[in-house]
Amino acid sequence: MTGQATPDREAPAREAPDHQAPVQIAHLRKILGGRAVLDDLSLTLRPGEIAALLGPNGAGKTTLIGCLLGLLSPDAGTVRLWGEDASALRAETRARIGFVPQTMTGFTWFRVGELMAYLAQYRARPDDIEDRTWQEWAGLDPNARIRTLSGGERQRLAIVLALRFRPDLIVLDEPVASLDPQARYDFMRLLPAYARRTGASVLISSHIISDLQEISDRFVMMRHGRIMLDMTAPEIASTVRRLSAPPVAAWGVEIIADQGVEGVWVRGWHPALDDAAAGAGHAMLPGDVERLFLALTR
Ligand SMILES: Nc1ncnc2c1ncn2[C@@H]1O[C@H](COP(=O)(O)OP(=O)(O)OP(=O)(O)O)[C@@H](O)[C@H]1O
Repeated sequence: MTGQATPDREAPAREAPDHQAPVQIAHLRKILGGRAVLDDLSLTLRPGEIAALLGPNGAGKTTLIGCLLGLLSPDAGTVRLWGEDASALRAETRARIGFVPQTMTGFTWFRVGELMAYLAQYRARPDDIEDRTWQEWAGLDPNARIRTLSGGERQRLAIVLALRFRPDLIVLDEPVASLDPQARYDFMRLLPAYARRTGASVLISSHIISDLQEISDRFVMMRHGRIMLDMTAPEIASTVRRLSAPPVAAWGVEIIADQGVEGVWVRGWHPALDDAAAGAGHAMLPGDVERLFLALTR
């Protein structure tokens, strides 16, 4: 025996850095204005995964994204990108991230083409295919002054600026709210195609759940700074049910939202329970992302 103290037995376990995971957040806490805006939040994103970040206004989505990008420092917990601390990323790692903010401010005196050239000085060369694809989609006049662009046109520009460098991780904070229906429709097809083509991971927050339903592998639902639910689309479809009455204890399912007369949401469902539920006179509806979100965040 060396007589050395046992290292930190009482301290909460620190997750080992995962160098394959584009995002690895563990027990994140962020205090703003004297209250915990994010609380004990853990989330890991795998390569190639498209994760939808859902939450009502004020849930903490933008704050989470701020911590992810190293713009806000955690009050507790860790935020890592490919195993590196988000607040101290190497320049090469930072260059692997594309960020589309909720609103694009600044750079208003530039022309579109000038801003693209200016920002390209600080990054590797834009990827030819991505540059062409996204510029075609955006359809912006390179000579237009940014201050003269409409809100939707600025949003298109923000998307081009993030994606033309072929990032391995794309973080989008409510990117489509100001896009017209055609641009939004096309974007929602181009984005998953991009992820498939490049193997990039995507974290996208939006209030338009129907859009996200079509493209997302995973749904992360937040409320009051916490993650209420983090499941894949097939998991929701197969293991979440809305029952017309509370479940029988012996079924071993977990109640995740009780909407009274509108029903009780449970998870942990499996096909063997179908007969039992029918026998007990329970009407059952399969899990649906939008209704589940509404039930969890009411
Ligand atoms: N600098 C700040 N000081 C105090 N409170 C803040 C600050 N920034 C954000 N908050 C609060 O933190 C909470 C989460 O804000 P956040 O912008 O992360 O929410 P959100 O989920 O992105 O909302 P939305 O859908 O409306 O964009 C809100 O209640 C907000 O008022």
